[in-house]
Amino acid sequence: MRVCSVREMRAMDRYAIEKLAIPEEILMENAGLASAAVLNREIGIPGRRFAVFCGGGNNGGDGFVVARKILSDGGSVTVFLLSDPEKFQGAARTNLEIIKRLPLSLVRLDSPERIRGDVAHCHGIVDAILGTGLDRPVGGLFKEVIERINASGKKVLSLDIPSGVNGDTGEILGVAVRADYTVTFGLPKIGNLLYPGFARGGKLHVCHITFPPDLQTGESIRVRINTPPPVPPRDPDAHKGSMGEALFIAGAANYFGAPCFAALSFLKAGGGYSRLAAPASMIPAMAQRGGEIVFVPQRETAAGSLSEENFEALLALSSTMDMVVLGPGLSLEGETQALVGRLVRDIPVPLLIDGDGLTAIASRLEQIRARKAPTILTPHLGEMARISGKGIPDIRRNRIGVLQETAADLRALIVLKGAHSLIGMPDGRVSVNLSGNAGMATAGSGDVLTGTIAAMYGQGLPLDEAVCKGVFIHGLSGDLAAESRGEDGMTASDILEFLPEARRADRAGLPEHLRRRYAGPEVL
Ligand SMILES: NC(=O)C1=CN([C@@H]2O[C@H](COP(=O)(O)OP(=O)(O)OC[C@H]3O[C@@H](n4cnc5c(N)ncnc54)[C@H](O)[C@@H]3O)[C@@H](O)[C@H]2O)[C@H](O)CC1
Ligand SMILES: [K+]
Repeated sequence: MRVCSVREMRAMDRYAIEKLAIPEEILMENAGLASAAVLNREIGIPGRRFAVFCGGGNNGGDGFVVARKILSDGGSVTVFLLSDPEKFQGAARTNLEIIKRLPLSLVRLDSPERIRGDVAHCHGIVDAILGTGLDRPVGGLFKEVIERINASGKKVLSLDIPSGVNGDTGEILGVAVRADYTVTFGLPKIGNLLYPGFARGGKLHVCHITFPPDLQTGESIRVRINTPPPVPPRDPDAHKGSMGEALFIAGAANYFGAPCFAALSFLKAGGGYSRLAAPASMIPAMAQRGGEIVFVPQRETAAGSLSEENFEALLALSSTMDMVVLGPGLSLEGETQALVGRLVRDIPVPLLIDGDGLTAIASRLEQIRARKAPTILTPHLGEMARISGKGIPDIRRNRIGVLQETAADLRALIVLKGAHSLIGMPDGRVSVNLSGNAGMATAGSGDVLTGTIAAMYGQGLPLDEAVCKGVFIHGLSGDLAAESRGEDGMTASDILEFLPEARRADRAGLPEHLRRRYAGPEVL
C-alpha cells in the first residue's frame, strides 16, 4: 500500500474534484460514512451518546457528516465547534448548514470547561479538530480541548489523523489527540505511520473515498509499506555455495559480539557460507561462539584492530563473494578506519556498511560515490546525521526527505533504523517497515540485521527486495522473540535464535495478528 504526503493527498483530491468531477461533498460524505461505520463497529451507535469536536477546516466538515450519520442511526450527538462558524467554506460549510437544521446540539465553544458534562456522559468522542491542514503548534483553546479529550478515558475516533500530528512527519506539534481508532482518507499519510504519530492513532483504517485505484498506486507516490516478496523456494539440490557466500570484515579487541552476531545471523537467516575476517588473536574466542563460521585471520594493529596490511588479501577475497559486510565492531582506530576507506572504494561486489564502518566513511563519502557496485548503508539516527551532514532534530523533522536526498546523493540503498525502520532507494522509493518492537533496541541488534540482509540476497532476491526482506525478517524475528520471551531483556542472541522460526513463519503464512499488523491500515 502506498503512503502519501499532504501535498500528494491534496493533488489527488484536486484531481478527483476537477478532472473526475467528483464533487467535494461526495468525497466528504464517503469519509464521514466510513468513519461512522467504524464508530458503529467499535462502540455501537444506536442508543449511544457522542461528542464530536470540529475545527475550522475540512476535517471539521468530515465531523459534521459523522454527526449527521450518528443522529440518523439512532445515536445522540453534541457537536462542538472550535472555530468561528463563519470560517467554514465549501463542502464543510454545506455540511454545517445541514446540521444547523437537524435536532442535535451544536455548540460554539468559547471555554474548554463547557465540554465537561458532555464528555463525562458520552460513550465516544470524535476528533475532527485538525487534519492534514495542521500548519503550526497547537495552543490555546485547541490545546486545552485536546488535553481534556486525552484525560477523559473515553474511546476516541480520529478522522484522518489524530489532531496535532503532522501529516508529513508524524511529529506532534505541541499536543496531539491519543486515539483508539483512526480512519484515514484516500491513502494513509506519512504521519499516520511514522512515530510518534503512529502511536497516537490506535487501530488504523483507510477509506479510499472512491478514488480510482490508479490514482493511489501510481509510481509518482514514492513511499509505501514494506511488503517484500517471498524468498525464492530452496532448491532441493541446494549446496552451501548456492545459498550465498558472504564475507564479514569485522571485530577488534574487546568487540567479540558484533562480528559473531553478524556472521551467524547470515546462517540463521538461511544463508549458505559465512566467512569472518577478524583480528587473528580474537579468533580462538570467537570460534567458541560460532563453530559454523569460517574464520579468516587478519593482521592486527597495536590496538588489536584490523591493520592496513590486510588490504590486498581482503580485496581479493571480497571479489569472490556475493556480498561483503564491513563494519561491525571494527573500532575507531585510525589505521582501521583508513583501511575501510580504501576497501569501500574498491570492493567490486554489493557492500553493506554498518557500525564503525559508517563512522569511517562519514569523512570519506567520495569513496562511496566512486563505487561501481551497489552499496547498502544501515545507519541509526546518529549515524544518519553523520553521513547526511544534517542534525538529528532536522532528520526527525524530515526523515523521509533526508533519506531520499542522501540515498540519491550516495547512490546507496539506506536503511534508517529505528521504530518503523525506513528503507530508501537511490531512485527515491521509500519503504516503511512495520515489523519489530521496542525490545529490539538493544546492543547487537543491528549486527543481526546485516547478516539477515546478506542472507536474503544470497538466496536469490534482487538487491532492493533483499534489503527490504532482510529488514522485515529481522523485525519478525524480534516479534516472535518478544511473543515467546517478552520485550524486556531481549538481547541480540534472542533475535538471532528466532531467525529460523521467522523464516519458517514467513514461508508458511504468518499468524493472523501479525499478518494484519504488517499489512498496515485495514481498508474499509
Ligand atoms: N483526503 C481527502 O481527499 C479528503 C480530505 N478531507 C478532509 O480534509 C482535511 C484537510 O482539510 P483542510 O481544510 O485542508 O485542513 P484542516 O481541516 O486540517 O484544518 C485547517 C484549518 O485549521 C487551521 N489550523 C492549522 N493548524 C492549526 C493549529 N495548530 N491550531 C488551530 N488551527 C489550526 C488552519 O488555519 C485552517 O483553518 C483532511 O484531513 C480530511 O479530514 C475531505 O473532507 C475529504 C477529502
Ligand atoms: K483529526
